[in-house]
Amino acid sequence: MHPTSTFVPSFLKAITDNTEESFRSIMSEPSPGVFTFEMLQPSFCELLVSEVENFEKWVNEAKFRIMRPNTMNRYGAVLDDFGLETMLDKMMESFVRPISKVFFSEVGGATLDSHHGFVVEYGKDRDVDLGFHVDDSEVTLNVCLGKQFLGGELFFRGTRCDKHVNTGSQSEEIFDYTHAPGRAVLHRGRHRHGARATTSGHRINLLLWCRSSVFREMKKYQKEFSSWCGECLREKKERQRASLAATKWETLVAIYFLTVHDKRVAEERERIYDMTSFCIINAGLVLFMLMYS
Ligand SMILES: O=C(O)CCC(=O)C(=O)O
Ligand SMILES: [Fe+2]
Repeated sequence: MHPTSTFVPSFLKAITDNTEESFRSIMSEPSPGVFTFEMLQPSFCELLVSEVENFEKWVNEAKFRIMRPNTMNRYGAVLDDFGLETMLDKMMESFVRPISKVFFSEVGGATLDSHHGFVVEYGKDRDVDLGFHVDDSEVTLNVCLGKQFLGGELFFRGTRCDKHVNTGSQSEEIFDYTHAPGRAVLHRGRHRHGARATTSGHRINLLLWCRSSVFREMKKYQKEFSSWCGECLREKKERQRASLAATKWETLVAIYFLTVHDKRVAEERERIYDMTSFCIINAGLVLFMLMYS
């Protein structure tokens, strides 16, 4: 991989500067946790597409059966299987990991150490759409390679852990993204998504599912994931709200009892004062009468 012929200059500069500001300067985050930016040179996209077409031609002629990218796509190919593994490893290590370290550290973004790289293809005689799913990855890079097409939007519905994968979405989690050749989308693998029908033309996208063995090991010992699961976070906030409300009630009850108690003490004190002054006055009167009778 030759960086200057693979990546657009703005992307290369941001990677060289390697700061959050430099990444943010080339990216937009149209929905929380979904980052999009210009990434691949048009000539590199064409080269990769023609390589995939060559591979498919060879597979068809040789009547080979090849591994499809995942359980959902019937078309496309695993790039690692035809010599691109080293190139994709480099892409993950030097280009995806520095960005993920900044934006996805809570899901092992800094420790991505393996990948599954493939292309998906949609259009006539190919897949039409892709159902709602989560990826087997910590961070997913999805770059459109072309060619010309209509439709094929990615729809996102919030990030979820295993336990909450089928829960509903909050309105702020609903987001649609329209692919454009050369442009990348970077998101957590657990960010639920799917692709709408490619209604005409031919769409080819490069997918790099990046994984972190460290994160996967640590995850086994954790019970809640409020740092990245939208539903764990919602439940945590709800628990905090309920406990705050309970504390407020307890405080109010305490104040009430203290006030009533104080009032009773004051009343009792007043009664004793009254009695004492009554006795003193009466005793004085009796003494007076005795003295002058
Ligand atoms: O078609 C797309 O752009 C999405 C593909 C995808 O989500 C996947 O292969 O995991
Ligand atoms: Fe996916």
